[in-house]
Amino acid sequence: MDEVTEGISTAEAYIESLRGRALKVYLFGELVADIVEHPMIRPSINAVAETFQLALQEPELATAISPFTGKRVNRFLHIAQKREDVVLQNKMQRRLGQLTGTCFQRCVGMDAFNALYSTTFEIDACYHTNYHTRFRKFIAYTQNHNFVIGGAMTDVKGDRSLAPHQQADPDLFVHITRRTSEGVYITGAKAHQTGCLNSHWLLVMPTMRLTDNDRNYAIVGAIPVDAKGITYIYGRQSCDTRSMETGDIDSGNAHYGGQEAMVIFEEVFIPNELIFMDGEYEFASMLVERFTCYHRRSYVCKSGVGDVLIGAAATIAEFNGADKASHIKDKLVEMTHLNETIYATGIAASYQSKPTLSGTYLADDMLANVCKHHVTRLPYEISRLAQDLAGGLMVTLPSEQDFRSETVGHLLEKYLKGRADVPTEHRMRILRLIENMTLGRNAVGYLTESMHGAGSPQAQRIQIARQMQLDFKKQLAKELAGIKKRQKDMLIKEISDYFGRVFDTNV
Ligand SMILES: Cc1cc2nc3c(=O)[nH]c(=O)nc-3n(C[C@H](O)[C@H](O)[C@H](O)COP(=O)(O)OP(=O)(O)OC[C@H]3O[C@@H](n4cnc5c(N)ncnc54)[C@H](O)[C@@H]3O)c2cc1C
Repeated sequence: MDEVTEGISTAEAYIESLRGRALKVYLFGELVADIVEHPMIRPSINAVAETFQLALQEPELATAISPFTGKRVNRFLHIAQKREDVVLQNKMQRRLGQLTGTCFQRCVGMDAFNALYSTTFEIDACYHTNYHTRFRKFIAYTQNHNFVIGGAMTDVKGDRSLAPHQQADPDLFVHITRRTSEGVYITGAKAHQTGCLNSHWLLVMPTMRLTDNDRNYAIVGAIPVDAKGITYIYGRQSCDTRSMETGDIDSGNAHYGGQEAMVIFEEVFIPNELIFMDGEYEFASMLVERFTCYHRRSYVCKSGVGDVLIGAAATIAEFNGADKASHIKDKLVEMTHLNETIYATGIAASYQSKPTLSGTYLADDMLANVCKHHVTRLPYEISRLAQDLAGGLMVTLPSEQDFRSETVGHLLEKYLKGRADVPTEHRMRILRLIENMTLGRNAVGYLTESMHGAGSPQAQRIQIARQMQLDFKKQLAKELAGIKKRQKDMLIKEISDYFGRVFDTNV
């Protein structure tokens, strides 16, 4: 890990930093020569570049002072020192959702950093290891360079009913295959990895609770994205090749997109100083739960994306001349209500943060899970309403090439007209944006990632069930129903766990 005097400071410098790396990336069965210039990949790079731009334009929102370097650093690399830091993560995420209309790919790394910070502290306290000191050094290094970190948690998992060590093929979960005095070698694959090619480092972590038999799967380490032995296979997104066509209307959101790839590790080396867990399997669940706690309320970003979709729905209603109708206004109110429900639960989870033993602040797990559970549903309903307002043309619209054609272009110009004072092309553009966000490329981020990212819906229900304190609630009911008297004093004393946080007067 080399030292630097100044890290990546602009969006342009970030894009430059992605050039000339020895990445092995496959797309359509072929090696990609240069990811930066690839028309299908570039929109995802532009989306990450916005996180650098925002840091310059709105430093209070998108940067923080690092306790490790004493310098102002990008908030995506900052460890939450206080409740306000957790809250400001959410505000930054909503803003970036508004600016890009897609997944800007840096939340996984930010949430992994924060979760690992407190977990390594607690492993060291238990085993007298030195993971936390190593990790702090790595954090300072990435902050100095202003690097992008990809969080690699989700294994391909094979048979979902079996633990890692029970799988027919041991490589279905990433694991240690070999050890030397300098470090370890890992093999396996991580699926759905957001922004991995647009990152500088990957943080590899276990995906689930582990047992004694899974010790070799309990590995956490940092790996440069261009490390020897890594192969990336690029994920397809609906309508992705539209960005390879001429013109910019049909892609809907020509400038920004998300990115996922499968990352395959074949005997990839991690040196000792970059290993942050090795065999302490009982801490895997702490890491996963803390990561998902941060990450499930990070889905507040979807309220920023929702702002764009609500704007697009209101605009098409205007362009169609339907905006004065009461049901249209009501549908926009409903979309806003749903969107703000996502924001409200996410920001509440952040405001109800509590310090961990390491001092870093952790969001409220109950509210974070409630936020993410809303996110698995509400963007689908918001999308349904947007499609309602858009009309059928959003899926039957002819191509930009036809619109530009000398033979039929004038016919489309005439017959695709909505309100007389609105150019036909504007109407086409807004319809394509709605298509992009609800069926096309950015529906990956707005819909299916909302469903599965940070865990599928059932994972949230399990966490909610664990924390719902039903016995306490039954006691409340029994007291008022007169079944069990004189419980009041005891009930007040029993306020703990989630309700301990709810009624904490230290706010
Ligand atoms: C767009 C996108 C971006 C993502 N980005 C990242 C990323 O950057 N980093 C990362 O680490 N991960 C990422 N993920 C992965 C995400 O965390 C997983 O998709 C999620 O954990 C679900 O895993 P899965 O996709 O393998 O689905 P599965 O685990 O196959 O789930 C499918 C269904 O089966 C059910 N199921 C699964 N296992 C069991 C079981 N044992 N018993 C009963 N039911 C079960 C689930 O509840 C669900 O209903 C991303 C996912 C998406 C879609």
